[in-house]
Amino acid sequence: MHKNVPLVLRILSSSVSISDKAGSIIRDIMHSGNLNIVDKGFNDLQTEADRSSQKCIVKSLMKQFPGISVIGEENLDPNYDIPNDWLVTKQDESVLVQKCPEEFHNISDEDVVVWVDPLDGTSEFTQGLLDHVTILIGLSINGRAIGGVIHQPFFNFVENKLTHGRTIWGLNGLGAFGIQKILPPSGKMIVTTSRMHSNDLVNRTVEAFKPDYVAHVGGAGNKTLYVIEGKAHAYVFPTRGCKKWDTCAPEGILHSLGGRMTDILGNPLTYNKNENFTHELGILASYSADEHAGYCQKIPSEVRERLFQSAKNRA
Ligand SMILES: O=P(O)(O)O[C@H]1[C@H](O)[C@@H](O)[C@H](OP(=O)(O)O)[C@@H](O)[C@H]1O
Ligand SMILES: [Mg+2]
Ligand SMILES: [Mg+2]
Ligand SMILES: [Mg+2]
Repeated sequence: MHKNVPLVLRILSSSVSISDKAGSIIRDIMHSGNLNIVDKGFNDLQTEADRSSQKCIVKSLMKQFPGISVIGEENLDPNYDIPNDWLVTKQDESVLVQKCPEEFHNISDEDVVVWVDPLDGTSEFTQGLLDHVTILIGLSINGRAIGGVIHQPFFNFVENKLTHGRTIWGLNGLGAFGIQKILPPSGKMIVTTSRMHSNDLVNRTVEAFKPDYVAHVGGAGNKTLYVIEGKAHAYVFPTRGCKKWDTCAPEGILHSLGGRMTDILGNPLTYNKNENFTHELGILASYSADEHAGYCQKIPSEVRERLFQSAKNRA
């Protein structure tokens, strides 16, 4: 089906449909109240919603694209079954009809790694901060994020009212769909950063931006949406913690909208499956690629030094 459509568009088209189903699974589990929370260690929670969403996403992608690599955040026993209606085979026509950029015409299965964060913002989800929650399905080609899907299961959520959330997707060279880019207010500096993991390094770095306002919110996907929708000029996270599944889809979509995401020092993030999944040198995302270099210069030298040192000690 749709075999003449380039692989990249077929994967994105399936991911849009799959994320919608995963979002309804997350809402159902939230309504059931049975989160069955597991602490993976160091206050790193996992709920039934994380696990079920990942099962739906990974099984559906592997069914349709058995030759690609799919890496999910949650470490699940591979021999799980899922209800029939969790296996999504539908593709979103609005994606299939798009004109695929030339550079992605001849991509083969081996070039592709899909990075899945089945529920980003788990801590916030358990605390009822539902608008921080996103599902992230990131598409990387030969180690580079090129696009993906961000689904917000609780977008415009009203208790006991039917909601389908919001699905955003993007592809470098084509643009992004389901969201309007909004520029942040000129003459001000708004920074978004961690809600949960503040420390001296984070605070000193954020202060170096001389912000008029700091938005402390959860979710790597959610913070990237803050940048895209003009609620922040930059997303600044100068410490390790984010993983490839946290950033692949946000980076792919942000880049498709003229923004930029790198590590805190301005180096490109990479997405090869055989390398460290953690971004040891933090995250810096800007609403405009033109502003990005200037934001990198704001990082205090002692913060750079400490980051380098800690990454080297772990290597
Ligand atoms: O998918 P989860 O585990 O909710 O993803 C986490 C990130 O791994 C973590 O880095 C983020 O921390 P900050 O809030 O400090 O940026 C967290 O919000 C979630 O995105
Ligand atoms: Mg997690
Ligand atoms: Mg995450
Ligand atoms: Mg997660």
